[in-house]
Amino acid sequence: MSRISILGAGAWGTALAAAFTLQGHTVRLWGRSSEICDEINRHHTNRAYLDTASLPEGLSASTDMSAVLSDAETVLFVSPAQTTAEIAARAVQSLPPGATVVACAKGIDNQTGRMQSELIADHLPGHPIGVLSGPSFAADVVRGLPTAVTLAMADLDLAQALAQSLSGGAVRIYASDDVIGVQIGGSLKNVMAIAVGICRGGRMGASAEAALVTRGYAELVRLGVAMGARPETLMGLSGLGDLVLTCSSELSRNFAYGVAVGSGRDVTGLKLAEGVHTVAIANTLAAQHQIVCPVMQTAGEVLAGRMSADEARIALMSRPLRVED
Ligand SMILES: NC(=O)C1=CN([C@@H]2O[C@H](COP(=O)(O)OP(=O)(O)OC[C@H]3O[C@@H](n4cnc5c(N)ncnc54)[C@H](O)[C@@H]3O)[C@@H](O)[C@H]2O)C=CC1
Ligand SMILES: O=C(CO)COP(=O)(O)O
Repeated sequence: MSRISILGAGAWGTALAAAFTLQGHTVRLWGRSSEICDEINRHHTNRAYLDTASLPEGLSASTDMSAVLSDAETVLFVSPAQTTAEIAARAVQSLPPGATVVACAKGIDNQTGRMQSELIADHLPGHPIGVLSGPSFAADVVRGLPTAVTLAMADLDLAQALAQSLSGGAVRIYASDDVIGVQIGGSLKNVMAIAVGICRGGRMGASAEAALVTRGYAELVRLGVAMGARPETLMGLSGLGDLVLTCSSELSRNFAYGVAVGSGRDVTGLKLAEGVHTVAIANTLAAQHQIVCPVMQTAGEVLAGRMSADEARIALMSRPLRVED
């Protein structure tokens, strides 16, 4: 059993902390809000993010990052993707030498185009770095429902050892050494889920949703491979697996965001939808790699307010006919 520190006391950080505590690890959770940390410590709930789900009593939370990190063997970064660089810069003072760092956010830095593992490596050189991704709703994990995800590290032996150590209870972790591939799937599926949500919100029909998932997946694979992912990784849990989950359930915040946009509802105050923050940089990267991504491109236009859902439907349906690939 190991000492695990988790940075980010939102839905996913808290759910992972609960699962690992129940497995017998010593888990410390860092959050910005003293109210939420108090609630976790005293009432064993985190109602703002996880409704009434009960958390194990052994889980402790604190706003003191250096105390949380002091003797950590494994540190999970679980704040929104656009805040990872800022949190890594803060963690540098307190991270114990040799601690393994695992990026759990799903998104591409929209200023630099860097992946989560690259942002962490920039700030915390010399630490072994992993990425954890795959189909996994926090609401499922915190309730102990079966979940399978992928942990990638450049060194497959290290990935296998960590996956073995963190698996247990209802969480099953597969190992991989495709660090880029595992992150591309998690980042781009959020954009596709928004696109499919827009389609649902615009009542365009189940056939259109299936077409968008499939053509969106083709884009995810083309761009992923151009950026260094292995195709088989994109067919796995962190690619196709997460795309299927996120594009088919209104429990997904990205999908729900798309539904709101497609049905003309106000999106103010909706929960975190990482695809909103990744879509523009993903389209920039696609252009740099000369990869044609009409679904992502059109989703970007709708989210930027330059196109309505109906105009997006017409634009996609009137593209020149071509061979399917
Ligand atoms: N919720 C889920 O089911 C899953 C989420 N993820 C990923 O995990 C990442 C985090 O997502 P959630 O925990 O669900 O989000 P959330 O919105 O539930 O929680 C985000 C947490 O980060 C904190 N935060 C926001 N800005 C911050 C900043 N500048 N500095 C420090 N903390 C900050 C918030 O206070 C909150 O505690 C996302 O990239 C998401 O895609 C991955 C798998 C499952
Ligand atoms: O990444 C997730 C499931 O694997 C969570 O999806 P949402 O962020 O869309 O809720």
